Amino acid sequence: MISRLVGNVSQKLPNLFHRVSLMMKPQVVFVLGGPGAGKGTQCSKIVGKYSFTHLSAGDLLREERAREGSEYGGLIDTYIKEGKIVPVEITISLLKKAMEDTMKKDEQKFRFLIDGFPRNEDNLQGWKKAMDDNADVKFVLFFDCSNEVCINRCLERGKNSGRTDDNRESLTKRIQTYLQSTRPVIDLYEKQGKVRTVDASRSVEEVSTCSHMLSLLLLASRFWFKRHVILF
Ligand SMILES: Nc1ccn([C@@H]2O[C@H](COP(=O)(O)OP(=O)(O)OP(=O)(O)O)[C@@H](O)[C@H]2O)c(=O)n1
Ligand SMILES: Nc1nc2c(ncn2[C@@H]2O[C@H](COP(=O)(O)OP(=O)(O)O)[C@@H](O)[C@H]2O)c(=O)[nH]1
Ligand SMILES: [Mg+2]
Repeated sequence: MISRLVGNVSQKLPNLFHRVSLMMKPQVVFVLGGPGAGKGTQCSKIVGKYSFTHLSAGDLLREERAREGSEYGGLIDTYIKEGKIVPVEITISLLKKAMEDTMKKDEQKFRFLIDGFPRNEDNLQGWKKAMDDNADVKFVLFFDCSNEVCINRCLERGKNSGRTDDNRESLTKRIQTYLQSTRPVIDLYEKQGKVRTVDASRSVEEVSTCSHMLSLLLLASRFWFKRHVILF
């Protein structure tokens, strides 16, 4: 009787193991701040030091706009020029795909800096719906500086960036969008105790060596991990 039972279980075990898979759960830092606050610049520096993958929502949208045959290219172009926030269904599908592609290539790349997201309530709700169960948001890295500094940096960047929105007209709208739509998202995370603020008005070097920021990221890159159990 017992040997029959053991026989049955052992026959089923390989099948069971075949159907259970362990996967690292994506660990996310959202990077927010005004246009030109230095999100992209500082993320590139962080990636060089710690084990994070940098995903910029704006870059992903610009790539999608440029992709031949994209059904959303025209819509994205209009939103970017107007400094408005693209509907989240588009942005989240690009982010999700980029995260999945990264982790498929290398399972150890499960720590992400997501720059320029969530930018408004729609972004936030879209993330909750699609990603809340699939990823952990550890904290929000907030690059804080005045609107005047932001505008001047973007105008300076606009001399070489070739970006369609680094001009005074688009910038006025982007600052407005930032104040009206993004600040409330940051305030919401602040209430949850999840915002880590960095003074972004200093030089690139000073910001990138800010010990407060570096210790947060060092901790994050060494100690965060969690495994998902996936049943097929
Ligand atoms: N979640 C996001 C992020 C970006 N964008 C669009 O992409 C533009 C550029 O975003 P980004 O590359 O993040 O610009 P930055 O100069 O880095 O910063 P910002 O507004 O903060 O412009 C935004 O104005 C917006 O039109 C969007 O719709 N939704
Ligand atoms: N003084 C200073 N300038 C910065 C800093 N980070 C970026 N910049 C400059 O500001 C411009 C905008 O930076 P970017 O990283 O594109 O900002 P983002 O719009 O927040 O992604 C760039 O031209 C940078 O040279 C910083 O920490 N200090
Ligand atoms: Mg940027």
